[in-house]
Amino acid sequence: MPSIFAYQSSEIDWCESNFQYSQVVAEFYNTFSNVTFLLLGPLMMYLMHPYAQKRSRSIYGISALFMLVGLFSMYFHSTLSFLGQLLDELAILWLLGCCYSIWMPRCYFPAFLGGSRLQFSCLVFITTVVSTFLSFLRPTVNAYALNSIALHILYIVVQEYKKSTNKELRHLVQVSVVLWVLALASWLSDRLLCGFWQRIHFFYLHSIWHVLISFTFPYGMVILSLVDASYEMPGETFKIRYWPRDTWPVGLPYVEVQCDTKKC
Ligand SMILES: CCCCCCCC/C=C\CCCCCCCC(=O)N[C@@H](CO)[C@H](O)/C=C/CCCCCCCCCCCCC
Ligand SMILES: [Ca+2]
Ligand SMILES: [Zn+2]
Repeated sequence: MPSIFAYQSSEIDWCESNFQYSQVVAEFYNTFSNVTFLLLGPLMMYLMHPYAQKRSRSIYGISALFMLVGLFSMYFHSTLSFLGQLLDELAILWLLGCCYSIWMPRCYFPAFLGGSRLQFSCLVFITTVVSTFLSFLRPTVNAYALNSIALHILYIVVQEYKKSTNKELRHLVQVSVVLWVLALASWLSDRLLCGFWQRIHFFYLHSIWHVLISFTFPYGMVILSLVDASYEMPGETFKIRYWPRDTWPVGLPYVEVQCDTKKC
C-alpha cells in the first residue's frame, strides 16, 4: 500500500495529462489555476474591511480559509496524493461549515434551536466533525457530497432572491448562479466525459472550474453578507460596489458601508 504522501496515491485523477510539463508537478494547469484563490482572498479582505469593522471580523477568517483551500488544492494537483486530496476536501468542508455558522439567516435554523446562533453553530460544528471522520470511509464520494451542499446554498439564495426587491442584489444572485452552473458543468464534465475531452485534446475543464468557483466565492460572500445585514442590522445601509470600477462591464463585488452624516 503506497504512503499517503506518495505521488498518485489518491484514487482520483483528473482529466489533464500527468507530468506533461514538469517531473515535479503532476497536473500543471490544474495546479496553477488555483492562483485565483490566493489573489481573491486578500483582495476580498481588503475590499470588505469596512463591512468587517461594522458587522463581523469573521470575514477575515473565512477569506484566510479560502486561501488555504487554494493552497491545499495546489498541493493535491501537483502530487495527486491521498493526503493532498483529503486536505483539499476537508478545507472545503470546514470553509462551508464556517460560512453556514456565520451567514445562515436565523429563519432557516431548525425550529428546535429557537433561533439561537450559538446553538446553530454548535450543531454545524458537530456535523462538520462527524463529516470529517466519515470522509475517510469512501474518499471517492467526498467531492460529490461537497458539491451537493451547494444545492442547499442555492435553495437559500433563491428563497432570499424571491423575497428581495433590491435590483442590485437580484443581479448579483443571477450572476452568481450563472457562474456556479458553469463551474459545476466544467467539474462534472471533467469527471464524467474525460474520454471525449482527451480525444479533442482539451484538458482544461478542471482548471476552468477552479477559476469560476473562486469567482463565485466573492459573489456568495457579498450576497450572504447583505442578506445577513438586512436581518441583523436593519437600521444600517449597505451598498454593492464593484472593484476596480462600478462602471466597468466586469468587476469584483464588495459591500460599502453607507453612513449618514449624523453617525459618521
Ligand atoms: C449559508 C451558507 C453559505 C455558504 C456560502 C459559501 C460560498 C462558498 C463558495 C465557494 C467555495 C469554494 C470551494 C472551491 C473548492 C476548490 C478546490 C477544488 O477544486 N477541489 C476539487 C479537487 O481539486 C474538489 O473535487 C472539489 C469538490 C467540490 C467542492 C464543492 C464546493 C461547493 C461550493 C458551493 C458554492 C455554492 C454557490 C451557490 C451560489 C448560488
Ligand atoms: Ca490527470
Ligand atoms: Zn481541483
